[in-house]
This record gives sequence, C-alpha cells and structure tokens, in this order.
Amino acid sequence: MKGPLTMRMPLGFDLAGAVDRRLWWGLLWGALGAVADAVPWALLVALPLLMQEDGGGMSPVWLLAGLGAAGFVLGSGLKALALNANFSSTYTMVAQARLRLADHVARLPLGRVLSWRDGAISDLLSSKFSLYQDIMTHVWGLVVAGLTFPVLLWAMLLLLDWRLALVYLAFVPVAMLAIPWSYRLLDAAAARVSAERDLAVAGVVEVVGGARDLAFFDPQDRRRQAVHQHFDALSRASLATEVAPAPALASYALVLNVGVVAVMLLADHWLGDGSLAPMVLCLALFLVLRLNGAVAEFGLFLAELRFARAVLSDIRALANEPPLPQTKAAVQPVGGEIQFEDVSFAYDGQAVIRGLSARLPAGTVTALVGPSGAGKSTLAHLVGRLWDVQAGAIRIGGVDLRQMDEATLNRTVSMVLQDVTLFPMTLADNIRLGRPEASDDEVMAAAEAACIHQRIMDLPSGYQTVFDPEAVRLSGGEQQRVAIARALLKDAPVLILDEATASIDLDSEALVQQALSRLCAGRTVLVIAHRLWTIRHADLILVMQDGAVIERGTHPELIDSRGTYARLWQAQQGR
Ligand SMILES: Nc1ncnc2c1ncn2[C@@H]1O[C@H](COP(=O)(O)OP(=O)(O)OP(=O)(O)O)[C@@H](O)[C@H]1O
Repeated sequence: MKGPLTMRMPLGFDLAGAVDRRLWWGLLWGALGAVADAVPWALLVALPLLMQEDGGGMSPVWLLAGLGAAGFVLGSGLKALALNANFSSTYTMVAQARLRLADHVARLPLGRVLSWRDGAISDLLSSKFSLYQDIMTHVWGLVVAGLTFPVLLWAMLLLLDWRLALVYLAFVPVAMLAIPWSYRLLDAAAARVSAERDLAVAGVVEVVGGARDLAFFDPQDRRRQAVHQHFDALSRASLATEVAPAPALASYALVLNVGVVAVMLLADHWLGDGSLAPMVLCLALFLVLRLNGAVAEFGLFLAELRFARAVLSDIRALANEPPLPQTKAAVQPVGGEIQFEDVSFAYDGQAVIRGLSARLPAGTVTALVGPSGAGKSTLAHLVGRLWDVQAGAIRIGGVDLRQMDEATLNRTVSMVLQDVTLFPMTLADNIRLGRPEASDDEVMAAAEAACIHQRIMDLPSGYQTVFDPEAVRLSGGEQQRVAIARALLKDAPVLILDEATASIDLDSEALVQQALSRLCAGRTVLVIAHRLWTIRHADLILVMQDGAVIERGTHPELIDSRGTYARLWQAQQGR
C-alpha cells in the first residue's frame, strides 16, 4: 500500500487492492441459481396457456413437475458453485485487505502507532476484521442473488398484467428509502459501540498487564470495576445498535405490505370491470405475495450490510492515516555525525521541541538531561524517525533523515530503550533480530560482550530457549543485557539509549554499565540520562528545558558555570 487508501468502494473491496475474479463468477452463478429458482414460477404463469392447448402429449402438470424438479437440481448446483466462488474470493480479498492494512500500519510514524490505546490496533485487525469478513463472505453473495429472484418474479408479473406490476413497483423505491435511513440510525449507535469497545479492550489490557501493581495499590478493585462498567456500557450500546434501525426496517416492511394491499384492491376493481381474468388474478396474487417476500428478504440482506459499514468506517480511519513519507532516491550517510538544525516539533499543536540546534560529532557520547517533560525522549525519538520534524532538519552523516530509506535508517540507528521487548522466539533469534544472517558464534560473542552469555548458558536450553515471560524468568537487568547484545550485533554507527530508571540490583547494574560501555565504544551515542553520575564522562551534555537547550558543555564546564546542571548535580549528590 503506497499511500493512504483513499479510493473508496462502499463495501471496502478496494482495501484488498484488486478484486478477485472469482467474485464475478460467484455473482454470475448466484444470479443463474436465482433464475433456476424462478423456473417453477415461470411454469406456473405459463400453466393456463399450456392447459388451453390441445393435450395428446404429456399432461401440463407433469411437465411442470418435471421442469420444476430439473430447475431445482440445476439451481442447487449453481448455488453450490456460487457459494464456493463467493467464499473463496471474499475470504481471499478480506485476507489481502488485512495484510495490506498491517503493512500500512508498519509504515505509519511509529510514534503514532504507539499513541493508540493499548490493544486498539490488534482488536481492529483481528476481531473487527473478522466481523467484517463474516459479513462479506456470508451476506454479499446473498444480496446479489437475492436481487435477481425478485426481478424475475416482477418480470413475470409484468407479462401477466403490466398494471399490477407497475402498482407494486411504485411502492418499492418508497420502501427502499428506509435502507439509508436505517444506516443513519445505526451510524451514531455504531460509533458508541466502537468507542466503548476500545475502552473495554484497553481496560482489560491494562488490568491484566498491571495486575501486580493493582493488587497492591487498588485493593478496592476500582480499575476492575471501571472495566466492568465499560463492558456494561458496551453491551448496552450493542443492544442499542440492534434496536436503533428498527423503525426504519419496520417502515420498509409496512410500505411493501401496503403495496400488496394496493395491488389486491386494484385487482379486485379490474376484475369487476372485466379487464382482468379470474385465472390471471389468482396467478398474479400468488406472484405478488412471493415477490413481496423476496423483496422483504432482500432489504434485510441490505440492512445486514450496515454492520459491515460500521466496522468499515473504523478500518478506513486507520487506512487513511498518513504514512511517513518515503524517499525515492535514498542517499547514504557518511560517518555517524548527528546534526540538529533548528528542529521544532509539536504533538497535536502542542510545541515540545522549539528551534533546537546541536552538533554531535561522530563517535562521541552526548547526554540529554533535564526535568521530566523537557522533551528528551521526543528528541531521541525524532532521531529514530518515530516522527518527522515539523520544522528544521535532523541529519545523520550529512543526510536529512527524510532522504534516507527505511533500510538505511534501520542499518544506521539502534535504539535501546527502558522497556525492552523480547519476542516469543529463541534467545539466539532475539539477539540476531537486527542482523538475521549473524552466525551462532557472532550471537554468542555479542552476548558475551553484553555480559549475558553465562546467564543464557545456565538456562536448560541455552540459546535455544524460547522466550516466554511466564516460563523464562529473566530479570529487568538481564533482559536489558539481551537488548544490548542485540544492538551490539546489529552494529549501527548511531545509538539512542534511554538509561534505565527502574532500580535493578547492584550486581546487575554493574553488568549493564559494563555492557553499555562496550556498546557505546566507537559510536555516536545520544543517551537520555536520569542519574547524572552515569554520564559525567560524556563528551557533551545538553541540558533541556521546555523543548530547548538551555546549557551545553562537559560535566566540569557545567559544574563551573553553576547553572541548572550544577543544581541538579548537587541535588542528586545529596540523595
Ligand atoms: N505521544 C505523545 N502525544 C502527545 N504528547 C506527548 C506524547 N509524548 C510525549 N508527550 C508530551 O510531550 C512533552 C515532552 O515529553 P517527553 O517524553 O519528550 O519528555 P521527557 O523530557 O523525555 O520526560 P521524561 O524524563 O519524564 O521521560 C510532555 O509534555 C509529554 O506529555
């Protein structure tokens, strides 16, 4: 998916990128199946004519029964073909749409993805997409076949008596007005369901993920009760969604039934003035009643698609998120120098980085310090292009990040953040994540340099241990050292470090520091520092406040200048 998915099709087939040809075959078989269904009715209409003709041959009733049976067999076969083609095409297309959407999410600014409520994207790609898939696979084919059958019945009615056919037809568009009305009634209710569902899913993720903190700090279970309330609200909203379109659907049925009554009354009138034969009247009334049932059914299928519309609007909202612009002519950086040139950035109009400039020579360590909310993490994230700057530029090795392609940026920058993510694969594969082709020896060498080799070897399956936080108990410091090994192996020239604030035990901390100093050697490092003693040897310290650098220099220079840094240093010494 190259850009935002803006080309719209009402049922969202455009999201798949291309229409699977089997879809058209499915529609054709479905329509032909409906024609076969209409055969007995056509024979019924033809019965009076057949009966008028001189017999001698087969009885018309037998003929009708034989052709009717053949129509039934043929119709069943065609419907089976239609179902097969409809299912296989719609399943394929919905799966394609899901994959394209997942690719699209991967191209969004990472910062945007992380800002979604916990679980919202996975819920959309799994549960909501499944609902959409069910409707597409089960209802779509029925809608098309469901249209053919009443059209054929109406054509027969037209042949029998064009006046009755036109009278009934006049009521159909009026009834159809109720379908868009039902969609409008549903839209507001569906938006509420979607919002409540997102809150409930996020609540569950939060309560499960934070179970330990909640056990100690929320003895009255207030967070869990809040989740209960979201689920209550969700079930109320879901019920309201079912009920909301009821007035529209009832009106649809009412108008159609009034149409049938009108046909009956006029038929009676035309019978009275002799312009309608009694036999034709009987057949026409049969047809109108069956036709009315088929049109009512068709309306229900259409109404059923409303659920797809509701889910589709959420899917489209995600599909229309603008991805990070990708450059066509990628430029390769030379060296690892980082330059911030008058960089500004705001979240939703709220300025967080204001005209910041700095030069971080290749192979040096620069520390970012400052009070909480000063913009340190945001600046570090901008170097990793989790977002794009809104003014100014960030260059690495002389190249504006926006001129680097994804692969180059990935090769150039490593990030080791506080929250380490280890994936459910072997520890060896976790370490070689950034360089999948690395040999086992290289993986082990990186783990040794990161002071985690021995701990891994102590596990029963060693490097082949599949990481599972429940079964493989690695401490915070150990997980961090696995992440350091990962970064060592990837060997990118630029390293963004978010120094851990979580207290890890002293032994582990000493090992982490040792591993970090090996990782930092020879690279351009930007480290977000919380404990100043860890960065007192940094080549450059940038003191940030309100998105700007208010002091810069080495540790001795900043101490001598007796400014904010010196005060922060004093404060931390006192602890
Ligand atoms: N994804 C986001 N959406 C909106 N605002 C954000 C987002 N991330 C951070 N902010 C806001 O931007 C400001 C700077 O945050 P940032 O995390 O960069 O500061 P920081 O100096 O790293 O703070 P800390 O030391 O506490 O991590 C804060 O006011 C924060 O609330």
